[in-house]
Amino acid sequence: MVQACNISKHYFKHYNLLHAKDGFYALRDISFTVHAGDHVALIGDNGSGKSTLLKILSRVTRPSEGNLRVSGRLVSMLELGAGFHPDLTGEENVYFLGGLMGLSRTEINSKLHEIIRFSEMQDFMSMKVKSYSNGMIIRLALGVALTNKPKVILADEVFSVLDKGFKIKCIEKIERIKNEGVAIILADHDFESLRSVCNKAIWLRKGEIFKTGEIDSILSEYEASKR
Ligand SMILES: Nc1ncnc2c1ncn2[C@@H]1O[C@H](COP(=O)(O)OP(=O)(O)OP(=O)(O)O)[C@@H](O)[C@H]1O
Repeated sequence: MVQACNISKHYFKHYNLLHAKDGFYALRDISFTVHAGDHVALIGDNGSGKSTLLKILSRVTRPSEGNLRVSGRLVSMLELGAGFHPDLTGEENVYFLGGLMGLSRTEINSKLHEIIRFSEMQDFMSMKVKSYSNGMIIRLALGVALTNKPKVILADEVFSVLDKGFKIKCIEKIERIKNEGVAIILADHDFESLRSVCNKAIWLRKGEIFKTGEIDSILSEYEASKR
């Protein structure tokens, strides 16, 4: 479902008028394959490159080097905002985001009620998204994403902003759609949630893959390295 080959991302720290200066690699030589049914946690310290990798996988940004292949309907929830337009209402954004995901208006019409019910946003759908809290944005984005039969789900730190009740509901929903062979890649510092959703982990360190393996052993090793 997702194949990354030798992906690197180079950034420049300073710019002057003509020259970019002081380059560094936010990611270096990243290769991995995620199959249908793999549920992968992306872990690592702040600044290790998790968000950059998710942005590349969802094609928000291009890699400086390397190739990427993603097959099937992809939904991504990156940073706060999750693809929403701040000046549109919640309901208008469901159509906007659904459209970006390749859904027709008729398909969205038929799902709208389910999305609103799942995200528990009944009272807020006519408000502009710019007045939503961080958790409300993620709830609605998850509602759109999880209700629309994605094949690949990418999410960056969604669990850390959700309250406990909604987090449990979300994990249960993901459990149900897992059986449909969806591939999941989640970057998060909430290890309890990662343990309940994921079966594999990729540990990034300073922009490189440091270790990959089964979720429990990688998270235990990471935690042990912090003691
Ligand atoms: N647009 C950008 N321009 C320059 N440097 C950037 C840019 N985006 C990210 N970086 C740098 O790339 C590195 C990796 O950042 P990234 O956000 O991917 O880390 P992360 O693992 O997601 O961190 P966190 O756990 O804090 O979310 C950092 O050094 C960051 O400063």
